[in-house]
Amino acid sequence: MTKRFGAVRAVDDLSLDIPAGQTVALLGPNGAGKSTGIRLLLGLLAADSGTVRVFGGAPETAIRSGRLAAMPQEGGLVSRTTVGELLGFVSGTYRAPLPLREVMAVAGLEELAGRRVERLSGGQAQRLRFALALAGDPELILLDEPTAALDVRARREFWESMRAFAARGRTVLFSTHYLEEADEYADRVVVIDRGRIVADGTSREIKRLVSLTTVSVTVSAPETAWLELLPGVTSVESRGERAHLRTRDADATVLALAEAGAVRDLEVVPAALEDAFIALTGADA
Ligand SMILES: Nc1ncnc2c1ncn2[C@@H]1O[C@H](COP(=O)(O)OP(=O)(O)OP(=O)(O)O)[C@@H](O)[C@H]1O
Repeated sequence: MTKRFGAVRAVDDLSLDIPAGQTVALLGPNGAGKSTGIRLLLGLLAADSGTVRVFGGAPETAIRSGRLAAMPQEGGLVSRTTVGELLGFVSGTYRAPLPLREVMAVAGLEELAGRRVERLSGGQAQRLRFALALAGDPELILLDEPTAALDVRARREFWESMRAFAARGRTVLFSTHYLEEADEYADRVVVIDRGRIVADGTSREIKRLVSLTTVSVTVSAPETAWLELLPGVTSVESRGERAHLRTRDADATVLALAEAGAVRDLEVVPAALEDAFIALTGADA
């Protein structure tokens, strides 16, 4: 599907199939098109071309039946009620809600049922928004940068809730520009940049795709030019006796080093997802 805003192609011929049960991270720098993509999936925006199907139908139908839910980034909470009252009210509007006790447990709100909404911390409020999205027992949930405003601890607690939900066999799509979040919490990482998918796979595959593994060895001879000729090696950096080889095929490089009898203090460090991300999008994340 494609969505333009004036001259900007916010989403550019993007095609994504999400099987049930997957946790997918939509990873991309600012302005990559993540929010636009999610709003298209929710039917909040109409695509200029292409179609969105959720469970074989229009997003509106999936939302009305409670099978699709989303969590707002902010707002959406009524004050002067308690957590329990608000959840109870929202739950009552669904035909087949998730039992309240389960909603509370998944979102980690058991201790806060009697707390007034306006007294919640940022992290607790975000877990309440998550709980509200869970109330109708959706099969698919869309989270647009759910942890954007949270500190490290609240972020971890939020992801624990998300995991508890995913563990019920549910499907989750979340957007983030936190590389570690995509790495740690998603089964699949879809990297988007300027509205297009630039990579799609497990975080392991994405790291391998840009193959930035570094193989380091101690070399006694000052001459290191031969290292550049080893299989897989793209560049060599020498610091004193230490040579750092960037390679797209660590296995082949290490094997060749071994054949040359040059394996001393061997160290193999795979690329961080951050490096992969920068290499893929050219973004300074
Ligand atoms: N309502 C709008 N009117 C005009 N341009 C828009 C509108 N919404 C988004 N855009 C533009 O579309 C592009 C994609 O924006 P989008 O918000 O989808 O990106 P994003 O990946 O969610 O970014 P962020 O991480 O900053 O939230 C950007 O260039 C943005 O300026």
